[in-house]
Amino acid sequence: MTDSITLRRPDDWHLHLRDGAMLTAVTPHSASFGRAIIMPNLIPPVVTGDQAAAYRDRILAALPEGAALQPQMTLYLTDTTDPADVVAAHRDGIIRAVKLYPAGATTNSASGVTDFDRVRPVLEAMAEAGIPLCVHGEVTDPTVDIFDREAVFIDRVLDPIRSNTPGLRVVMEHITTSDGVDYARSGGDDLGATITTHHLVINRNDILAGGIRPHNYCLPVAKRETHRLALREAATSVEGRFFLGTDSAPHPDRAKLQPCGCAGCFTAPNTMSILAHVFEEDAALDRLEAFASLNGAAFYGLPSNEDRIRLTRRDVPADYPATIAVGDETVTVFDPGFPLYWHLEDA
Ligand SMILES: NC(=O)N[C@@H](CC(=O)O)C(=O)O
Ligand SMILES: [Zn+2]
Ligand SMILES: [Zn+2]
Repeated sequence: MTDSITLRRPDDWHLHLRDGAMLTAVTPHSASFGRAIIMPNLIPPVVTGDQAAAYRDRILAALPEGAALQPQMTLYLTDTTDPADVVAAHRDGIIRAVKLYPAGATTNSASGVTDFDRVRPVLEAMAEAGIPLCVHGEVTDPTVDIFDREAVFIDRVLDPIRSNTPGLRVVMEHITTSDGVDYARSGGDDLGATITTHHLVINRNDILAGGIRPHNYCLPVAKRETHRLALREAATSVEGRFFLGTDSAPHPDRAKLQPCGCAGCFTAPNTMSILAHVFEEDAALDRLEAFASLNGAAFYGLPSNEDRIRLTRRDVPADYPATIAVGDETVTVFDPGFPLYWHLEDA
């Protein structure tokens, strides 16, 4: 049995680091990734190049000495985003991508896009400048069942945007369905898709069967088992269009354990151990590097990281904390439901 693997340093192409005390507490847990696309859904959101530059400085200040992480900033697209500011922030190396949240689709998305026609000039400028659009792909129409919102978004919103904006590079963020996998496969080199760690592990039973488990509640919500298996097949396929975006999304337990709890799984601390377990289970350990370290960089037109990390399979499970402290609050670390024998060596 393989008991040690090395890979090029992985990147996380979808990460929430938050701000303030939460930023200070969670950022070190992502320090051994190479690059990470930083989500802009702060309160208030990161909407201008100046705000993105200031946020990047706060992230860098929260990183431990010697950390590998290089934050890749994004702007939060709103109905009033100025195309010139987006293009200038990209040209000046401040941002790597722009994030589209349909208004009301997920955590802190109230300022998101309400009318896709209004952002057409921004999307056209992005296509022209080669700036990728990262998309939270769920419709917000209350008449659409929450388990169907990704598939309906693809038909009603994503496909029309892509047809109307030739050349726009799009990342389908955190896909959760076989519909997402199929649609990603229908595109060319201009279409990619991130897959989270937790959506490779849980299905909707893990949220709802045998008692409600708020720590497994995220958006898009985990779907039925056939969809999870489609994501596993895609992630382990080596196809360049699929790559890791953990969507590690910490919330204080106080905010998750509520009659109306918020969405997000905090996977930064144990992601690489979980992924090694998942890929080993699918006899695909040799494909973990493509998913976690190569495909995303290639999509973003960046070189893969030169240095490497090592994962070692030991007899004793890795000892991850169940929670981390943020001031006098706690944030629960995602529990995959199985022991993690793959240890990430000091990286
Ligand atoms: N994924 C989540 O469930 N939550 C994310 C937002 C998002 O990525 O949609 C968050 O910011 O908490
Ligand atoms: Zn999202
Ligand atoms: Zn997210």
